[in-house]
Amino acid sequence: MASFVLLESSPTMLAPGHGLNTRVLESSGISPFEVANGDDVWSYAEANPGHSELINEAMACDASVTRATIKGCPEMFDGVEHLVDVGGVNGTALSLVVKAFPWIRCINFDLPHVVAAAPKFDGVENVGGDMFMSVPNADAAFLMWVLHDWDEEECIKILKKCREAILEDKGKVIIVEAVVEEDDKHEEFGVVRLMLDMVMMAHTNKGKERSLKEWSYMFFESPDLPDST
Ligand SMILES: C[S@@+](CC[C@H](N)C(=O)[O-])C[C@H]1O[C@@H](n2cnc3c(N)ncnc32)[C@H](O)[C@@H]1O
Repeated sequence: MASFVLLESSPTMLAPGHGLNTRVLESSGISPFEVANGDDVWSYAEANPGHSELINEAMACDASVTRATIKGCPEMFDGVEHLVDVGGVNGTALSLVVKAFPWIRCINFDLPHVVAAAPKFDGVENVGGDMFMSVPNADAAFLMWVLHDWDEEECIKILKKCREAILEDKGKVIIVEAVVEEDDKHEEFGVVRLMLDMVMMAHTNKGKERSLKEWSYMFFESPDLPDST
């Protein structure tokens, strides 16, 4: 958790909070992060290795979510022998998957500057690239806390690339994300989900946390989806 606190309390990440009002009032499409720091969050990280390291360490420290996913939904990995983690940062999540399911061969896929700084975990191959261009082939693609950084059109582009990458007959795309609801403030973790939504508002161009209705629309009804999705 310390890495997460260090990231979120850094001047780079705190400054966009002061621009939240313009994002809400104007809906300009440019993130408060870009207004405050002159570039979008991922390009800024590429140009500032110290900040990139802070992000990578903060992301790695949410390993408890990966552990909970493995423990709570082990059946998700049934039949999977080759898995690609899209936006997998430094491979920490996959190192836990390999520990739980040692027969799965894993690819940690992220931007080139991110995987260049990734450690080597047994059973995990690091591959750099752009998920909007292509995703390495595997039986299944894993996306955790990635789609919430993007708007619906961008999410669908990423999902189409995942679909192209996985096995035609038994491939799957495993998505781990928060699901917000309108009355979330009354639920135990509701406030946390709403807070995450504000973080997305401050740090990404059009990213957001989504309700079940919004996720369902994206997966099953959006006109941008290919017929077979
Ligand atoms: C919010 S982090 C998700 C981290 C990780 N999946 C987790 O749950 O801890 C999003 C990741 O997406 C990566 N990313 C952003 N744009 C990308 C792109 N075009 N292609 C591949 N990865 C990208 C970032 O570098 C970052 O590591």
